[in-house]
Amino acid sequence: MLVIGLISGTSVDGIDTALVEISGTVESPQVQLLAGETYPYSPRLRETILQVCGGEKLDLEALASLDDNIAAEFAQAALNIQKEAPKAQLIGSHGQTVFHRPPANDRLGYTVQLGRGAAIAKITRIPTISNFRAADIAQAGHGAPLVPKIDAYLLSHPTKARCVQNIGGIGNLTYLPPRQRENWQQKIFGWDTGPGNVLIDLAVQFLSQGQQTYDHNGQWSAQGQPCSELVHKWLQEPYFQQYPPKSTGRELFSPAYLAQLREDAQAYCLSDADWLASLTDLTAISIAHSYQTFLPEMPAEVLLCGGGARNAYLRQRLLAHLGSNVKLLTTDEVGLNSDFKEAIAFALLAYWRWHNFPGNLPQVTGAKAAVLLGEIYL
Ligand SMILES: Nc1ncnc2c1ncn2[C@@H]1O[C@H](COP(=O)(O)OP(=O)(O)OP(=O)(O)O)[C@@H](O)[C@H]1O
Ligand SMILES: CC(=O)N[C@H]1[C@@H]2OC[C@@H](O2)[C@@H](O)[C@@H]1O[C@H](C)C(=O)O
Repeated sequence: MLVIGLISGTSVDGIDTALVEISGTVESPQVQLLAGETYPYSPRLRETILQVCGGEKLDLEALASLDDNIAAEFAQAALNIQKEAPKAQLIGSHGQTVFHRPPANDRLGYTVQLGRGAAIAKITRIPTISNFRAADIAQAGHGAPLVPKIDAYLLSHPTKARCVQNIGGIGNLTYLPPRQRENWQQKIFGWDTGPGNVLIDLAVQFLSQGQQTYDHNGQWSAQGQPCSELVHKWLQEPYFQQYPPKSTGRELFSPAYLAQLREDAQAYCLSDADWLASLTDLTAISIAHSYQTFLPEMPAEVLLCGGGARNAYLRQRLLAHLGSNVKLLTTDEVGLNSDFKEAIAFALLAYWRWHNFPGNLPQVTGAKAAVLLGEIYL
């Protein structure tokens, strides 16, 4: 089956689009990436989305327009990716997260992904599945991360324990025990580790007065020295200490949060590069701390994906904190494209929904049951 996966993540940089061929069976799928493209948002649309993510008030008329502008761009991405290729039979569209509230003791979570599937189906004339997180949230789950079940099917190893670490805007991990271990599927874990690139990106934009949006290959931060005292103070953030299941977003790791980290640094007389190195080190140590605190064992291999895998300084700090017993690779090195992994995941989640196969892992999201994910628009 030819399926298109679409997602714009928490970096809000554009629409990751994957055209994949899914063969095999529902419980043993084989996935081949035929084409992958990122279609950047226009600067104006990106700015509006970031303002909404930042809590800016929007009346319902403006919300409706934004929802349909995003849907139109997602539909166009789906049309573009198959210009040279045969027509896809199904689209799985994650949409654009603009709000995410994890569940609390006495209330369900709430999450909003814009770019309504009905409009994408109408424009493309291809059945579209969207709103993947809602059913898990209705089961008292976080609705995130959803990728761990995909990782289990595509990236688990017969004899080695692996972690898959996405470093997007937000970071998330999947822990995969060796497949030969008894009941290995029940021992899979996953959660959001905290900031991926979000704090680094916000800091680079602040320091460059909007001229740069990210620290290319980590070159700027590599010129500085992390301030260990500050990084350890920042690591006391309650989210890093919170026991999984857990999920987070730009609501917590926001421009206001970064402003506080800027203020904290004033007492240490750091250069811009030192502050950036400290934020990069915080990102790395928060990931490693998460492993060391919450996993049953350290993995033999960590497979990186997402744009942060290209940040050489971040990788170096991550390796330093994980320890030399852990081998750091990218998912590309084991055969899965690291830039389009999330888009591929939503193609496969759509395929599973189409075949009535549950997509969530309750032990990861905290949901009361495994459920079918996504709403189908024919
Ligand atoms: N060459 C590079 N050097 C350093 N950082 C990079 C590089 N390329 C991409 N990035 C970082 O990766 C980010 C984009 O990553 P990605 O597309 O994986 O995020 P996302 O999918 O939007 O987020 P999420 O996974 O949280 O939904 C950019 O904002 C930038 O910070
Ligand atoms: C609410 C939301 O959009 N969460 C994203 C975000 O980006 C990374 C991390 O936080 C992850 O939990 C999730 O996305 C991936 C695709 C997931 O659900 O697995």
